[in-house]
Amino acid sequence: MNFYRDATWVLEYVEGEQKKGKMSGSLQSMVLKSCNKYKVKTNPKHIYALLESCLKYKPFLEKIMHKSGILQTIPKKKGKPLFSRLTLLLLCHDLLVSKGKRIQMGKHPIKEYVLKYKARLHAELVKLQLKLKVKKLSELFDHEDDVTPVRWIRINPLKCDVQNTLDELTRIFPERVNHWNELTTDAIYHDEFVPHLFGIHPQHKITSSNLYKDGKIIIQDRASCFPAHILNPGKDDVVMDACAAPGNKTTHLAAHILPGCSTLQDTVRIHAFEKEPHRAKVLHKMTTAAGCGSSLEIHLGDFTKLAIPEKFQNVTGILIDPSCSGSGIFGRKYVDSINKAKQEELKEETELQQSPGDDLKDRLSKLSSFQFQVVKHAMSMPHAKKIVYSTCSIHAEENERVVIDLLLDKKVQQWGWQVASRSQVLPDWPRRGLVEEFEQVFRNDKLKCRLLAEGCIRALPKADGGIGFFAVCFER
Ligand SMILES: C[S@@+](CC[C@H](N)C(=O)[O-])C[C@H]1O[C@@H](n2cnc3c(N)ncnc32)[C@H](O)[C@@H]1O
Repeated sequence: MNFYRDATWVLEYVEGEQKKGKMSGSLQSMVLKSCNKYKVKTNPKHIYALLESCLKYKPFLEKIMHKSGILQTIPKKKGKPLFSRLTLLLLCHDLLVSKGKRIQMGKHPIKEYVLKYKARLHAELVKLQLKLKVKKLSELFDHEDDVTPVRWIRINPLKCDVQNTLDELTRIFPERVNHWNELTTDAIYHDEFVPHLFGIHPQHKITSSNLYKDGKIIIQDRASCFPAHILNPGKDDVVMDACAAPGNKTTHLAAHILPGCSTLQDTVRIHAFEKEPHRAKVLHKMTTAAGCGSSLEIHLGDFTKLAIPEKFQNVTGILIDPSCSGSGIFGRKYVDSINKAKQEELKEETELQQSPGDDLKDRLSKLSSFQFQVVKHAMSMPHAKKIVYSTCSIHAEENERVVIDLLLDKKVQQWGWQVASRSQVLPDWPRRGLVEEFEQVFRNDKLKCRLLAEGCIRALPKADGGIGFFAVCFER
C-alpha cells in the first residue's frame, strides 16, 4: 500500500500544481521535487513510471471508472470517502492497462473494493475499445514514448513565397516519404489532407531554422489545422475566431483570406475574441509575428457578450475552438498544455481543468453547456453561413452530444443550421463521429444518424499522428 500512497501524494501534487497553473519543467522533475517534499520512501523511478503511464491513460480510465460506478459507491467514514479518487485511479490503471494487469499490494480493503468492480471495469474497458476501434488502448500510444509521433509544420504564406519555402524544405529534408510513420530526421511527409502542411520527425530541430524563426513556417498539429481548412474562407469573407488564443487557428484563417486579398489592406477581415487578458497578449504576439497586420482585430472579452449580432452583419464564417477538457492531449504535450509558464509555446489551451474532488461527469457537463452556449451564440450572427466547431477532447459529451443539443434547439432550428455533409468536411479522412451517440437520440432514423456521424471528424491521440481531436461544420 505504501507504494500507492506515495504515488497518490505525488499525483495530488501534480494535479495541485496544474490547478494553480504552476506546472513547470518535466513530469520527471515534478515527481522528484514532490518525492523530496513529502520525503517518500518509494523509489521515485517507480513512481514516475506509474504516473507517466497513468497520466497518459487518465482520460480513458476516468471514463471507464465513472461508467463502472466505482467512484459513486466509495464507502464513507464520518461522511468522508474512505478511499481517494487518485489512489483508485492508480489501482485501476494497474489492474486494467499495466503490463502485469495486477494491483501491486497484498490484502487491503481498497484492493478488495477495486476487485469487487473488476468485471464491470473490464466490461467498460472493452466497450471503450470497441468505440475507439482499437483492440487494446495501448494501440493509441504505440508510436512513441511521450512526445508527438510526428511534428507538423505549416507554410505561412503571409511571410513567404510558398514555392520558395517548399524548395527550402526540400533542401533541408531531401527524402520524401509516403506516410508519416516512415519519417526519419532527413525525411518529410506532404500531408494529403491539408494543403501546405508537412510532417517531419519530432527530433528534428526545426525550431533552430531560419524558416521557423522568420515565421515562414508555423508548428501546428495536423488535426488542429482541420478547422480553418474546413471553414475554408475565401478572399471576400469576413470571419470570427470566437476563442482564439494562442492563435494557431487564427493565423491559419489569415493564411486562407489575406494573401492576394483584393479589398483594402486596412479592412478588418478577421475578428479574434479572447477573454483572458494574458492570453490575448500571446494572441497579439503570435498573430503579429505571423504577419496578420491590421486585417485582424483582437477583441478582449467574452465572445458571447462582445459579439453583438447587429455589429457583425458582414461576418460570413465562424470558427469556434473553445476551452475543453483537453483529453485528446497527451504526454509531455499534456504537461506543457497546462503549464502556464510555457504559454508562448502553447498549441492548445484547456481550461476548467479538473480540480481534485471534481467529478469527471460534472466537469464535462459544465464544459459542454459552456461549449453549447458559445456555438449557439455564434449561430445568431445574422449573415453567417458556415460555422466550424472543434475540441481537443475525446469525450462525446463535448463533441457529438454538443452537436445533438444544438440540433435539438428550437432557435438553432429556426435559424436554419444543419450539420454539413461528409463531402464538405475532409471526405477522405477515415475516422468519423460516433454514430452510437446520435442513435441514442434519433434512434428510429438510422440513415440520419449515419449521415450526422459522417459529417463529424475525429482524430485519436497518437494513432492518428497527433492530438485527439473533434471537428464538425454547421451550414445553412
Ligand atoms: C482551446 S483554446 C483556443 C486555441 C486556439 N483556437 C488555437 O488554435 O490556438 C480556448 C481559448 O478560448 C478562450 N475562451 C474561453 N471562453 C471564452 C469566451 N467566452 N470568449 C472568448 N474566449 C474564450 C480561452 O481563454 C482560451 O484561450
